[in-house]
Amino acid sequence: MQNKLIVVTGPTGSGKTTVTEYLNEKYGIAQVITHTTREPRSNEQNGKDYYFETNESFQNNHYLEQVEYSGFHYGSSYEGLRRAWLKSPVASIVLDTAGAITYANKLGDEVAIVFLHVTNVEVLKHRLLKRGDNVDIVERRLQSPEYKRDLHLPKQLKPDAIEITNDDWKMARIKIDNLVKQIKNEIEWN
Ligand SMILES: Nc1ncnc2c1ncn2[C@@H]1O[C@H](COP(=O)(O)OP(=O)(O)OP(=O)(O)O)[C@@H](O)[C@H]1O
Ligand SMILES: Nc1nc2c(ncn2[C@@H]2O[C@H](COP(=O)(O)O)[C@@H](O)[C@H]2O)c(=O)[nH]1
Repeated sequence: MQNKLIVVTGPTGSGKTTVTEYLNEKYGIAQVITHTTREPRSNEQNGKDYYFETNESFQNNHYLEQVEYSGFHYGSSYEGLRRAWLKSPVASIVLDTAGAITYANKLGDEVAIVFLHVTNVEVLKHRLLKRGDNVDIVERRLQSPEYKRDLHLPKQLKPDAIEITNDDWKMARIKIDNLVKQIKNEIEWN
């Protein structure tokens, strides 16, 4: 049996984490935990949502890729991917679009790219505030070049990415279920 990695990308607030949590709860698809230097949100736990790092400790890992997003470091390690694949042959990871391009280039057919977006981008800010994000941090994020870049599917990912509009979770979930069905057939995983 092959391994597969579902890379979930798209703008902040589009529902990437929601998708990976759903994949984990419904299908037992393990999540790759990545590293960041940003502060944890009130409901986030170290080692579950992220490995929360200082600027110094961030340097101690072996990254498959790393980026800067709205002033903080984020990185995903080879070890994290291996750990997830040991738990289940299909794993998922949440990445910005720069990271998604790196994974597509490095892992080729082993990845399935999902690009989430919404019809009205104003919705994203409301979702972040409703999630409980700090107002100043949200404003800073919405002004960042990374936010603006991630609103659009990069041309490098266009041929292979599955675009899902997440205006309505029930509709988006149907598309996610179809993708899992397709992957199960492809790698003969039940
Ligand atoms: N279809 C939807 N309708 C309404 N709210 C949604 C929908 N999908 C996700 N949400 C909510 O929007 C908020 C942002 O979702 P989530 O944290 O999954 O986004 P994200 O893309 O991972 O964001 P970030 O990149 O900032 O981490 C969450 O509170 C989530 O419950
Ligand atoms: N390229 C990478 N992007 C990552 C990684 N971990 C998370 N992310 C993305 O960063 C932004 C901000 O995340 P947040 O949790 O602070 O809202 C978001 O787009 C994530 O998808 C990573 O290791 N590499």
